[in-house]
Amino acid sequence: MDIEFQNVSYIYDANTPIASVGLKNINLTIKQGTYAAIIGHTGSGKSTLLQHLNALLKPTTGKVKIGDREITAQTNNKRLKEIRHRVGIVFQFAEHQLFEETVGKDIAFGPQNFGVSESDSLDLAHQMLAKVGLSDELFNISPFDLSGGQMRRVAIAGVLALQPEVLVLDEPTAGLDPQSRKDMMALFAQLHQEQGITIILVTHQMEDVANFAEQVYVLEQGQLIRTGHPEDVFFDETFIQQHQLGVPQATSFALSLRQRGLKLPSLPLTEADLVQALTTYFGKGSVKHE
Ligand SMILES: Nc1ncnc2c1ncn2[C@@H]1O[C@H](COP(=O)(O)OP(=O)(O)OP(=O)(O)O)[C@@H](O)[C@H]1O
Repeated sequence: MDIEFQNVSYIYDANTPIASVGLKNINLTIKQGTYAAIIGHTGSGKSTLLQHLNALLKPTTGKVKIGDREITAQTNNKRLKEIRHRVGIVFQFAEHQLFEETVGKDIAFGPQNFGVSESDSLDLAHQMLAKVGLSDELFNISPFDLSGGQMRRVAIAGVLALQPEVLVLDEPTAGLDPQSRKDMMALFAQLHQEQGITIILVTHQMEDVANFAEQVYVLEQGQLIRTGHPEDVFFDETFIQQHQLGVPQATSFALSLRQRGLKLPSLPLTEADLVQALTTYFGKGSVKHE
């Protein structure tokens, strides 16, 4: 299922004295099966865009196409349930939304809400608990007795239990320790690779964009100012400087080396690329300084 925005604008508190622009004339397509990243400064419109991905917000003008469904300002709220099933959103600090007495019931809540029987949804909950890397021993305990990282995983399992085709992740690793961050990003990569799930990641972490995204969308003041492969975006130094965007550490490190006269053959995006570039360079035994 592809997602397409056609001339989408969104105004908060439209037609009131406090009206403010959330999105301005956005045109984009996210193809089925893509790992996409949405980046931009605070207030650039990432959360507003994200909420259009399953019709939590409807465009003030323009059209959002989600598969064969079209969402406009006129779309009736009653017919949106199917979209919410197909596009799962993991909100920032998703663990704040846990509420059931047990981990298992919390994960099973979504499917039951969409009409899956109690026993089938509990079966699904067991599977999803394993998928997010948690022991089945946690199934019957209160989610509030878990660590923060475990609670986050339970919340993600709850979204996965709906078996969405598109998984939208809003800063999914915020506040986690480095190892949990790494594990969680590996989990999303696995879902993407093994099940072909479309991933749409909203993030301030340029490393994650470099390591995982196939397509990056850059927002600024509600407008989409750039779309492309992470290399196209991060290696465009003029663009990066003009818009004061960060780049992945490996790219930044290589740019510093270049400034000091080390002529690397190509810029790296990831740590692995950097190691490769440096070993190729030094392997030749030709350390050239300008
Ligand atoms: N509920 C709201 N009411 C009024 N204006 C809002 C509301 N939410 C966001 N805005 C405005 O819309 C614009 C886009 O905000 P949005 O939250 O989408 O940005 P963001 O990129 O997600 O920021 P962050 O990185 O801080 O989450 C900003 O100017 C913001 O002030």
